[in-house]
Amino acid sequence: DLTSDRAALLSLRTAVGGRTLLWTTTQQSPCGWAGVQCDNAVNRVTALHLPGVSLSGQLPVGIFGNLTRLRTVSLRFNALSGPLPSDLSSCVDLRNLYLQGNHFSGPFPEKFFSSLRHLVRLNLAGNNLSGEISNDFNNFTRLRTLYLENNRFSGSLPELKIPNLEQFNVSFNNLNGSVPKSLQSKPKESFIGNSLCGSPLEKLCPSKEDVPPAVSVDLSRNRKKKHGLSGGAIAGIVIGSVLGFIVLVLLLFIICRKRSSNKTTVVAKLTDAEVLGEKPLTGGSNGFSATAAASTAAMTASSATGGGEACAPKKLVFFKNSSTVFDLEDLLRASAEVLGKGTFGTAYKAVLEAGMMVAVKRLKDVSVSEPEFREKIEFVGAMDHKNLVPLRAYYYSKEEKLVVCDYMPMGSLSALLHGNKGGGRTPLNWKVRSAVALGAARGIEYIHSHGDDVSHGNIKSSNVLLTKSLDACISDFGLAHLVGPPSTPNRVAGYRAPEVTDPRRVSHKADVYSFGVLLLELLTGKPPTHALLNEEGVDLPRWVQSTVKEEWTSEVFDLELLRYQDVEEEMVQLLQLAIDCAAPYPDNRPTMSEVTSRIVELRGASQVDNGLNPDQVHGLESD
Ligand SMILES: Nc1ncnc2c1ncn2[C@@H]1O[C@H](COP(=O)(O)OP(=O)(O)OP(=O)(O)O)[C@@H](O)[C@H]1O
Repeated sequence: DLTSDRAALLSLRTAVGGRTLLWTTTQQSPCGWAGVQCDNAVNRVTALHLPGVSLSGQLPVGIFGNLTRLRTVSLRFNALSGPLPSDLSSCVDLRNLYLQGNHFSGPFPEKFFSSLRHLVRLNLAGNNLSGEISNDFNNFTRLRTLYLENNRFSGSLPELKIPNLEQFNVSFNNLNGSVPKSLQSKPKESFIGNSLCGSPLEKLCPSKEDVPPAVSVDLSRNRKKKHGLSGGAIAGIVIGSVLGFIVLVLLLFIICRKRSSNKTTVVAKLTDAEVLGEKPLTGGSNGFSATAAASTAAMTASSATGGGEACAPKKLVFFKNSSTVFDLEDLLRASAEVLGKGTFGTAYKAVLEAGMMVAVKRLKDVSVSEPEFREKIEFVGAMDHKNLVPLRAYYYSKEEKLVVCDYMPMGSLSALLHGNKGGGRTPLNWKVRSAVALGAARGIEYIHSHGDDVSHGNIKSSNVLLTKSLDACISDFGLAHLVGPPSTPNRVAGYRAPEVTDPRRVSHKADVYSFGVLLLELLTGKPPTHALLNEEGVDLPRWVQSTVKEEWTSEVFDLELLRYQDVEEEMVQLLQLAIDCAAPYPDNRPTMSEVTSRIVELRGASQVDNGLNPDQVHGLESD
């Protein structure tokens, strides 16, 4: 009954921990616990969805022996090890077993094949399982999916006469022999990485009885070749080695020259300073002071040569909506710390002597001319909205281009959701997440209100920064138009709309797509570059869509969110909006103003504005 189901789940939690530790054990019924589903009619636990939640260790025997009404077990992408639990065979109703991406080892347990006769989907890929893939799989007459790739299965493949088997993969094991007839219609990729032969693989199977004579001759020739190298081969190897050596010497020469020329530039100083890293540093040895020193050098140089007539004077230029409360000298004296490296350069936090904190971005690879730079940055600097990170000033010289904006004390949404080098994840409750979604949407809507050709172009969770009161502000707006194409294009790949081929040619609709991915990230807690997605070779929107289609909507949501059952309807509505935004065809995506009104609507009239205080960021812990 439900009491023994509950006890079994608690033993699971004790044994493998992970984010099951968030379960509120004061609740008598386990049915509200994240990842646990019950069937009210029979009052039993019927599904366990705990993918990618850091479970680790062995599954002790006794857990599945009690959870006998399970139909779905999904413990994919954890760090579970040891043998597959032998009492899985008690779950005779089991339809779906997803254990891929763990460290399970050893052979299939006894009775595995005789008991689990209802299995429809079996995915054990990416473990260390061994033993043979036996004839017993034919017991699973309803099987549609059989994924066993990336394990250590050995021996030959049996004939599998399973009528509805659609998805099949045994690649990258230690299998040998020929591909049986019943599996020859499967794609070649399902078998590669083994010593298998025969169709659909290109490798023919040698057969003792009827090897045609021509083939025997070939084989013997090959064998002969192995004994010694021909003159031609020896000459090839000698020439290859000499060429390789010359290339190596040339490379070393180029690297040495580069190093010695760099030594005289400030860039070298900066690189050293950046290695010093995150600790606040004072004095001339820190990264930012080095930058500023470069700026001063540039300033001196330009005033010495009289500067260009067309160019404005080399000083910190403040935007109209900012008061001039510090100057370049103050920035020079500020203590600074590297916040991180982005596509457009390095960001620093600078603490001015008056205690004021600003973020300074040192832009690299600025590709536009000085007048164009000034015109574009002035345009961006004139923007003023509650949900945009306020720009304060900029600096332009031949050597240095700096942009100064407000420092956002709560950091980025990405750091809160996924943790960063300084700390782990911060539990964010539904109220915070939906407020962040709304704030970010309003920021983007404001940018779009400046015209059809004004888009952000780089919407992602590290560009959504939070104020002390957890208002979301969009950052990095306009920088994409100032710099050359990013040297690391993949950084935004997970957010980029499919139609965008040149990252500088962006559109409102492409921003909407990126925002959709950001919403999915907020809801699932998974970054668009999550290992689970890479393993499955899909992007976040496609993963969510396929999971929703299989009616596992609850598996999509971040476990932390599943605690708030009273807002499930709102969550599902936001999920739908996210999917609409990430539609493959730009014309099918809503506009940003439609997006904001839908978020306002789904959050309900009670939650006007953000109305949060910083303590609510820890809302989950206080529960
Ligand atoms: N104004 C700011 N206040 C606080 N942190 C900031 C500020 N601006 C940037 N950061 C943080 O500094 C780091 C580097 O930011 P940056 O914008 O340079 O790169 P990014 O967002 O990682 O990538 P990209 O350049 O593609 O936007 C990020 O972690 C970002 O969250």
